[in-house]
Amino acid sequence: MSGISASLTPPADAVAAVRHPDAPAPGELLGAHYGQCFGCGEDQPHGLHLQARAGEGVSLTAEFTVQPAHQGAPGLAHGGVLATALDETLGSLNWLLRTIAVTGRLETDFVRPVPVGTVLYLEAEVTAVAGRKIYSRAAGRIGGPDGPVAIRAEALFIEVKVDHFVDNGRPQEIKAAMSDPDQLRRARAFEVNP
Ligand SMILES: CCCCCCCCCCCC(=O)SCCNC(=O)CCNC(=O)[C@H](O)C(C)(C)COP(=O)(O)OP(=O)(O)OC[C@H]1O[C@@H](n2cnc3c(N)ncnc32)[C@H](O)[C@@H]1OP(=O)(O)O
Repeated sequence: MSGISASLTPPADAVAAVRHPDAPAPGELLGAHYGQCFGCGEDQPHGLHLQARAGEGVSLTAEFTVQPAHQGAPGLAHGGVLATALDETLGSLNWLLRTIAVTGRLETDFVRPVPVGTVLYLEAEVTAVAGRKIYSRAAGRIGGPDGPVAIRAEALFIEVKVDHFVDNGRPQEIKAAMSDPDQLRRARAFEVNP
């Protein structure tokens, strides 16, 4: 049985999420939001290299292949790695809203074990928005869109300003990111009403 906590239930005044007019078209790859990101970064050798693709409305799909470095038990994916895949997938939804947001709460159900070598196919959608709070859910299936569900999550993301990262990140990485034209381009893609 899945018991979702009260803070993941949208309040009565929550509204439907609105896809940003400049969001990538359905089917388009979103690309990494930061090259060194453990979830999606193409320059992060230890990461998941998860790739997300825009869906209809405020939804998306994503894939990642479980590598030997992602093991917990022999031959099986570590639960924390699977939670990371859900977190990254859910976080990517904010790209479609053009909103910068961080995970406040993430509740995960682990439904079946995920062997190394599995292509995990994830689907996610924003279910509601209330002020700075973005409610979303995701599921991960083994092998493809028709595979059995292995993991599920519900989450609450909180909108933040870009200063959240500048003020809290280690200075050397912030400095490097701010002097990288590719990173600035990615950050600008998130900016709404700058
Ligand atoms: C450049 C592009 C890069 C883009 C980069 C994108 C990176 C994505 C990476 C993947 C996603 C991640 O892993 S992000 C990394 C993991 N997450 C984090 O590090 C976040 C750490 N936490 C924080 O910094 C903070 O707690 C915040 C920002 C989440 C919230 O602090 P705050 O801004 O002061 O907000 P606060 O007033 O407390 O709360 C606002 C509302 O949200 C609710 N709320 C806040 N936290 C929670 C919570 N944990 N559970 C339930 N509800 C919560 C409050 O009750 C309140 O509701 P009400 O009173 O209004 O009703």
